[in-house]
Amino acid sequence: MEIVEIIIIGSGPGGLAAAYDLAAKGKKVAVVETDLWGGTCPNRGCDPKKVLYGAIEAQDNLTQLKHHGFETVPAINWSELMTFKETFTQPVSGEQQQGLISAGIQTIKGKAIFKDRHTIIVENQEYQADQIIIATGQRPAILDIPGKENFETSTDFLNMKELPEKIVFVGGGYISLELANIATSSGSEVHVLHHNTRPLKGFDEELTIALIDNLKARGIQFHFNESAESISKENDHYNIVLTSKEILLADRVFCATGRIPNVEGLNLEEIGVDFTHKGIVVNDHLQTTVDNIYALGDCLQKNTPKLTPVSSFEGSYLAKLLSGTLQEAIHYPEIPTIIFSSPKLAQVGLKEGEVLENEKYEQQNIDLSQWFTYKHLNESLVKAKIITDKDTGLLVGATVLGNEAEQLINLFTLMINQKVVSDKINEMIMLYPTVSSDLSYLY
Ligand SMILES: Cc1cc2nc3c(=O)[nH]c(=O)nc-3n(C[C@H](O)[C@H](O)[C@H](O)COP(=O)(O)OP(=O)(O)OC[C@H]3O[C@@H](n4cnc5c(N)ncnc54)[C@H](O)[C@@H]3O)c2cc1C
Ligand SMILES: NC(=O)c1ccc[n+]([C@@H]2O[C@H](COP(=O)([O-])OP(=O)(O)OC[C@H]3O[C@@H](n4cnc5c(N)ncnc54)[C@H](O)[C@@H]3O)[C@@H](O)[C@H]2O)c1
Repeated sequence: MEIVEIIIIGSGPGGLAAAYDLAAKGKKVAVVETDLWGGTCPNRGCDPKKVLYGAIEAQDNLTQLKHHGFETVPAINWSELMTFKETFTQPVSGEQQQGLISAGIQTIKGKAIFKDRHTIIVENQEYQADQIIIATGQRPAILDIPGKENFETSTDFLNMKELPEKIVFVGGGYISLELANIATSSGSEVHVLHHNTRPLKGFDEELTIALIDNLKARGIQFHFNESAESISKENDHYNIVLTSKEILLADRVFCATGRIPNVEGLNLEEIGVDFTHKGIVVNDHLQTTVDNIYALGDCLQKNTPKLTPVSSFEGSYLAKLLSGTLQEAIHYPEIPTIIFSSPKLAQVGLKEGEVLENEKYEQQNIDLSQWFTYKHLNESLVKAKIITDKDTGLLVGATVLGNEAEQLINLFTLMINQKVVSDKINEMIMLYPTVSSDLSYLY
């Protein structure tokens, strides 16, 4: 039996944030990982996706400037792009494990199973700790339909050696729209099936429709009120029967209908940790129903967005709580979110549907396409909705559709969280001409 102060199950961004911060505070920590060190984000999520997306962004910029300085737009070379992506993903697991070891954190390889509230078993070896943090993340949900074994997931997409001629994505959420855009821009024929008429339902409806229209113009074929009823393999392709009984033929079919928490197989029911199909139940201190066991990140039942910076935030919070430097309940700042497609759609704080009836707020709808920042790159689809509290003048929410949406929304996030009033913006001198210097035109 090995004994440490704190065991963390899962080495994703959440688990690692907790591990490093706790070790820095002098705690004896061990991290258990059953798969790749570093978890979803750097191995099969945000980072490889952003490497592929970087090429699409470059191509988009050139497409906008076709006949304005560029005669042609180069095609994406998928295998070269994948080789480039692998220079990022291949070293991740080894480097992440080495980083933990160098920080004095014990690394344990294998699947953790609880024996009791202080003991886990990994590969027949028992480990004991005063406190245990569950940070096991999520995995893709697979629709339970005939032929479901033919489904692939985002992980398979991000490892595709060759670009298929024809691809079907089931689901119209973050993953589907980001990967469908990468595939269509790289030359595939892409179909997206969505079971109602409102994809990206957490985002502003009007700007989502503008995004979908743009993605349609780029070649993605959307099938609304449709899902996959069955999939069968025939020779070198798949037949996908849709809800309407239409049959689509494709070389690969990806299920992107959401993700489910990794909670089964931990023996949680035996030790009294409550969970549902949505994840582990925690209180406002991220404490489970067993008082020495905590949980964080994607595996939580909570309604917080399932994003890398949210998991890391919760990891850092738990490190402060468990090292005694903080006792308060967790308090989240406004959390921004983004779809990395063409163009980007990002938002923070309140959005249109939440303020329409409320006299307290006013909303500006702005077409930014004629602003120099966008016009000099010949970018034609740039829109923003900005919501302000009438009494205080404080920004309370914003949605932006455009190539610079990430920069603008990050600035807005800072302004909302720090309660920056418009006068303060005009007291600053920013680099010109940039997205940041545009802020003074908004006020
Ligand atoms: C395709 C894709 C793109 C994404 N893009 C973005 C993005 O652009 N921006 C963003 O913010 N977020 C993005 N996300 C979400 C982001 O990856 C997750 O929110 C983040 O990784 C969650 O971190 P986590 O630590 O909670 O869990 P994870 O990163 O999932 O880590 C959990 C770890 O626990 C391990 N584990 C599970 N069970 C056990 C066990 N019993 N024993 C030991 N180890 C176990 C797993 O192997 C895994 O390594 C994306 C996700 C996907 C799939
Ligand atoms: N840029 C980012 O930050 C980013 C990128 C990718 C993933 N993520 C994270 O990963 C999570 C999972 O992404 P996701 O795209 O798998 O889930 P999601 O919940 O965003 O989207 C799934 C979509 O599939 C639809 N759907 C469900 N069942 C269906 C069916 N039977 N047929 C057709 N459509 C169906 C849902 O209505 C939903 O719109 C996200 O919620 C997010 O937290 C974040």
